[in-house]
Parts: sequence; structure tokens; C-alpha cells
Amino acid sequence: MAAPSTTALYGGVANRRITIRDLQLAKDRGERWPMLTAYDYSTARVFDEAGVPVLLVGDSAANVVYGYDTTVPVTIDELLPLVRGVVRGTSRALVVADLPFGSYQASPQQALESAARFLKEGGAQAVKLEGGARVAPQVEALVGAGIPVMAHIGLTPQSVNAFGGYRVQGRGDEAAHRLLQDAKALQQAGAFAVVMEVVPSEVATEVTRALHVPTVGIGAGPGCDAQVLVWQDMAGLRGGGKPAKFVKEFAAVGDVLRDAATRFGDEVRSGAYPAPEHEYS
Ligand SMILES: Nc1nc(=O)c2c([nH]1)NC[C@@H]1CN(c3ccc(C(=O)N[C@@H](CCC(=O)O)C(=O)O)cc3)CN21
Ligand SMILES: CC(C)C(=O)C(=O)O
Ligand SMILES: [Mg+2]
Repeated sequence: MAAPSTTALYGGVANRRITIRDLQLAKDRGERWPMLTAYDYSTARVFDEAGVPVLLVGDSAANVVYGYDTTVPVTIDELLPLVRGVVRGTSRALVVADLPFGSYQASPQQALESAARFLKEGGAQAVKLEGGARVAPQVEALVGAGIPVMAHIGLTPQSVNAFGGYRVQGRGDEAAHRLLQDAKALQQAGAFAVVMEVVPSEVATEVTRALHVPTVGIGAGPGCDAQVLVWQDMAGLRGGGKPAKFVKEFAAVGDVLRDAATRFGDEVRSGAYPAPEHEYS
């Protein structure tokens, strides 16, 4: 097993879970950190062992776990069991649960009821929700109730039907200014971090400098405090189609798995597996 590349986030720290305070101190020290999605016990264990300090049970499970076209249809009841698995698979990573579409927009009370389920029934340590200043009341209610909140602005996939597709957000002076105002409003409401998805690098850098809480980029350039990717994108387990421009495949897990499944099939068909060492007498 490759040794985990320990960052100062973990430096000298005993085996305990990362807290939102650790993430704030990392920004204050100018340290970048990684975040990955996770949707089950086995992969969460691997990412926890690798020293990834934050794992997100994303509503992207809609796409990569359940096979929906967008994140719009996925429900709390579909995401909760995934959160439970990820929490059981981790001892050090902070686990963030994505609030799905329709579970928080109606009111701060609805947001509180939804987020409480992810903490009480799922065991998550924080939640994430999409939107700008309009959801600041939700963020304030959750933070006031003791629930850490990660905000998410820019390309917010739950609004795909309003955007009319997946497009760069925050382009142009007016849109860039609105993004900055949204980020400040969410920080003011108490968000402990702000995800920025598919925005011009220059804009993301400006927002990162303007905020005291960490920014987490996905397609937002190198100026953010942290970076997040969907793990299947990061590891090269693609469901087909061309990956987004921001994706870097750090492995070819899809090829490795296909090869393993093919060889298993070949050996079953030939009788080579199971061999004597796999048998009981
Ligand atoms: N596997 C996976 N990875 C993700 O990053 C992801 C999901 N699923 N599901 C939920 C959302 C949807 N996301 C998306 C989906 C499409 C683009 C996309 O088509 N991007 C274009 C940008 C087009 C432009 O230039 O405006 C690209 O080519 O990168 C980006 C993010 C990010 N999220
Ligand atoms: C890509 C991240 C930010 C996300 O929201 C998700 O995976 O659902
Ligand atoms: Mg999401």
C-alpha cells in the first residue's frame, strides 16, 4: 500500500476526525487540501486511509450510483444509506452530506428537518447545499442549530433546468460581482466553506482572497483553497461520454475492473478457477 501523503492538516495529530476548525486553520496557514466524493463503505475506507480529509456524499450519486440523467430526482431516502456506509468506513475524514434538490429550498425549517436526518440517521458531520444569497436564511438556521454547512455556488447542477444546461457561471463583470456577493453572504450566514463549480479561474481566485473561510474548487482553477472531484472521474471509472474539461483521471480503474471481470469470466469458463487452493475438503 502506498504511504498516505500526510499534510499538515494531520501533522502530529492523533487518530481523530478532521473538524471544520482544522480546515479553517489550514486556510490560515495557506495549505491546500483535497476533497473527494464517496458513496459506500469500501471506497470511503480507501480514501480515509489515503489521507483525504473531507469526503462528500454528493447528490452526484444520482448519476454515478443510481444512473439518473441529472441530480434532480435523487431523494434523501436514497442518499441516507450511502452516508451511513461512508461514515462507517471512515475514522479521520470529515463526512459532508449533500442536501438533495427539494429538501431545503422551501424554508429554513425544511432545511433543518432534512439536515438533521443526515446527522441523526446518517452520522454525517456537516451538510452541503446549493445556491447563493437566496439560501443564506437556510444556512443561518442550520448553523444556528449547530449544523456545519458547506455552501455551493457557480454551476449548481440542481438548477440545470433553470440554466438550460451545464455552462460556465460567473463570466463577465456583472456575473462575477454577483458570485462574489453570494459568497460573502453565505460566509456571513456562517458557512464553513464555499464550493465553486465551473467558474473562471480569475473570479474564483478573487472570491478566495475575499473570503476568510476556505473555497473548494471544481473547475474553478488553482486559486482555490481546496479541490474536489467526483471519485469516479478522479479514478477513471467513466460511465461513457466525454469527461468535463476540469476532470483529470489519476488512474484507469474502469479498465482495471473490466479486465478483472473478463479474466474471472474466462477462468470460470475454462475451469481454471477455482483452483485447489480455493477449495475446502
Ligand atoms: N461524474 C460526475 N462528475 C461531476 O463532476 C458531476 C456529476 N457527475 N454529476 C453532477 C454534477 C454535474 N456536473 C457537471 C456536468 C457537466 C459539466 C459540463 O458539461 N461542463 C462543460 C462546460 C461547458 C462550458 O464550457 O460552459 C465542460 O466541457 O467542461 C460540468 C459539470 C458536475 N457534477
Ligand atoms: C461535485 C460535488 C461538489 C458535488 O456537489 C457532488 O458530487 O454532488
Ligand atoms: Mg452535489
